[in-house]
Amino acid sequence: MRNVFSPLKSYKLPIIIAYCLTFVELAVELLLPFFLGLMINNGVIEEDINNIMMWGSIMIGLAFAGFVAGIINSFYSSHVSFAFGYDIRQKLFEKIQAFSFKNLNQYPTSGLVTRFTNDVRQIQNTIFMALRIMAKAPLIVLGGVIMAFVVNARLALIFVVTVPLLILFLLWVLKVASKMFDKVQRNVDNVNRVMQENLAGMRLIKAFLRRNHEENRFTKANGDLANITRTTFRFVEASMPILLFIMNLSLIFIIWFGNVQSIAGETSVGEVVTIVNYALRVSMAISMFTFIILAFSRTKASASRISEVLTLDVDLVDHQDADKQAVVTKGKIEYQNVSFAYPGTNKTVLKDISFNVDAGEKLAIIGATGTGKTSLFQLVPRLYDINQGEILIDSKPVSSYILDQLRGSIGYVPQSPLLFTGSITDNIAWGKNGATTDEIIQAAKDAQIHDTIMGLSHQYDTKVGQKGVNLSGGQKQRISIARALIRRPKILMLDDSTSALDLATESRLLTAIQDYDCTTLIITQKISTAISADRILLMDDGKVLAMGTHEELLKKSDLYREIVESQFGKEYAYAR
Ligand SMILES: Nc1ncnc2c1ncn2[C@@H]1O[C@H](COP(=O)(O)OP(=O)(O)OP(=O)(O)O)[C@@H](O)[C@H]1O
Repeated sequence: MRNVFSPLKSYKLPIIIAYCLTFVELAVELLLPFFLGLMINNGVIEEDINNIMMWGSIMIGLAFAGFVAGIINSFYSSHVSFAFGYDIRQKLFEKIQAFSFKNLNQYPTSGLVTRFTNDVRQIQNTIFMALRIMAKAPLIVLGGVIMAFVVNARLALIFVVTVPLLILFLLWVLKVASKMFDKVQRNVDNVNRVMQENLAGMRLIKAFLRRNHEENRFTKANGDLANITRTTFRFVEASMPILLFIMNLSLIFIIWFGNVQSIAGETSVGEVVTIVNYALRVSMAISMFTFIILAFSRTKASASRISEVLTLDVDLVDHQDADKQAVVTKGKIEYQNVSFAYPGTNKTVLKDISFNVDAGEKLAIIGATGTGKTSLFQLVPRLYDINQGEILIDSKPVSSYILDQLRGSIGYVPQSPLLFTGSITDNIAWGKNGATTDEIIQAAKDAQIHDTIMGLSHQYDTKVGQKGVNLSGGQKQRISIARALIRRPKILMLDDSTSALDLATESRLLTAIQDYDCTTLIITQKISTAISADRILLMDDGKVLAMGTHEELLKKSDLYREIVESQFGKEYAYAR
């Protein structure tokens, strides 16, 4: 778990200052009861006003020093804990950015969000407490017991019984509670997951009238969380009266036995008051320490969840033999006997696929749903690595390129367009660092979305995403295409990205793309789109069934003819 706490290395000085100040507070805690005893014995009982004034002034000075040390300690402790929170969130974010899809599949999104929020906050709080009281509490226990023995060893014997008793009891509480807190955390994850799915699928839920079903799902997750949280806190709370009982019993014993000693002339009132004071402080320190350890056990769970992410091996990285100078210049693509199964599954979704796409060629990929078209796409930018065969770009294996170089030369438009919170300009410019206004407008024009944007009240500054205008599916698709075009990619990949466009708009868009010097792969369900490509690849059940021009496929593939018939009618298919 060292990697989780490694950001603390940058804050050595504030940590040392905070710790040094806790020793000032510790000294104050231990000396105050001692001086109180001296003031009672030498001042109050002796009726010596000078002694009272002297010890009183020393005690006020000490209390003030403790107060100042406490404030400065709080300042540094909070500085370190908040700075740590910032650093660890950055570290987590950078790591997750590097994750492959296989890595991402290992965690539900809600689990990752919980790590960023609850888990980081938990560690932050514990660091603050650790710097404030962690070092102080055990030393108060130790110092308090020693001082009590110095003042009156016989009275102090009570500590030999109560301190181990309290510690044993609290260790047991700790053991049980930490398991319960683990369960609480898992249930928090669950509530977050249900909530996220619900928000993401709100339209679907309304359309399918599944509100009650979703409410029941949330009620169950929420109820489970409430139950386990209630049980856990009840358990922890129930331990407190037992703690107080042991503490009070020891106080009663000290006062009773002190009274017996005092009557026998073996001790003074000042000594009894001092020992009572130490007993109170020691008990308080033990309960404070337990509270911290409880927080620690929750923190341990949080830290190990964060550590799990930080130490996860990213399985899709630059190949060790990758050529740093290799650049995609033409965009020629070759699939050679490629087979692929998604990581963690044993179902081969692409089976011995071989085909070539020439540089600058436009290839349409068509096939029934679930036949592996998207899977075929995702292998080009190495979103996944293949199991068998080779994919070459400009005659070099994809693994021989540095990932940034490979992906930087590809414009990928996924099946479901995703817009980020921000303006339309931000969303298009997202595709290229430092994109100019002219480039943004040109990309929008080529993607056939410029006129629509100009019709919006704030034009290119119109906000989209969560709090912005809600664009239609086709408008979102075209903004996603503009985002890919602005990169001027060598390979453009459109995954059914024109499905929501009318025929005229789609045709203008495909014509505009011709001016881009790139190889284009288009997954489509529409024969009208496929016809506009140079060649068509027909997929079925993870295999290439046929490849050729529209005319060639009509002649050689029954399945292709069936698809054409289903969209254009029998007469069209046979008239060719
Ligand atoms: N992330 C994944 N993990 C495991 N299996 C997957 C994953 N994504 C897709 N598959 C499986 O791979 C097969 C091919 O899916 P793919 O998305 O490539 O098909 P498709 O032809 O693009 O379908 P559609 O036209 O519906 O988008 C399917 O059987 C699907 O269940």
